[in-house]
Amino acid sequence: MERFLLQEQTEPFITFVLGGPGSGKGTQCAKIVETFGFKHLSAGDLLRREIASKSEYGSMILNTIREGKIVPSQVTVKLIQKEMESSDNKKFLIDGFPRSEENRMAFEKIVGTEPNVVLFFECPEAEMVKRVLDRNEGRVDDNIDTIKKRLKVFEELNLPVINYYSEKGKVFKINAVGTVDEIFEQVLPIFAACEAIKQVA
Ligand SMILES: Nc1ncnc2c1ncn2[C@@H]1O[C@H](COP(=O)(O)OP(=O)(O)OP(=O)(O)O)[C@@H](O)[C@H]1O
Ligand SMILES: Nc1ccn([C@@H]2O[C@H](COP(=O)(O)O)[C@@H](O)[C@H]2O)c(=O)n1
Repeated sequence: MERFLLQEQTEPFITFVLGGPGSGKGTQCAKIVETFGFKHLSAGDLLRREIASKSEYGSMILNTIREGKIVPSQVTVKLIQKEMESSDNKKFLIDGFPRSEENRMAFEKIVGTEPNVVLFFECPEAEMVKRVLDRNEGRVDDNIDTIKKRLKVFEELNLPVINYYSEKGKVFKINAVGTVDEIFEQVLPIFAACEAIKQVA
């Protein structure tokens, strides 16, 4: 018992990974996981998993994704929270979240914490459109009509979140044009220089 009482409590280390559709968030997350051992939680993947498992929210989520809109925050935050609570790894890369101020406030209220770091992959629209159309993974939202809607939602709802965290000095802006390795070279020093992540299990 005493052994547990004496153990140091460490807070999770949370990184939000933001950027427009096709800006390369998921690709860079895979490299961050490989190098720094984070647990990767993609909000989009968690929502697609709900659709595949035919959960009570499955059809609502599918319709929302088809329209390029944002799923109600309560649903997405609960999925993220469940994954965080069941993970032994407390270094989280939360990819594609928060997508709106409503998402951000729901996370802060339900999970009760803020991110340590926010990565923002900045990419020109034409490049994002090209990457999404070339992705070829059979996603219901990788078509030109839905991409236009997703880009609009990104500008109107996601940029305010980036501005909010910029004002708090938490945002690292990354030029997302170039090869995957060139982009990762900008990401690497952010975590390599971060002492806090070395304290977290
Ligand atoms: N630097 C790059 N140059 C060219 N293509 C890239 C680059 N990075 C990723 N891609 C490709 O672009 C597509 C989109 O990348 P990725 O899925 O990582 O983006 P994303 O930001 O996670 O997208 P979404 O938000 O739509 O899920 C993929 O097919 C990926 O292989
Ligand atoms: N916080 C979020 C994240 C995603 N969505 C919905 O999923 C779609 C795909 O997301 P990707 O990150 O995989 O591109 C997205 O367009 C939204 O419809 C969401 O609602 N909330």
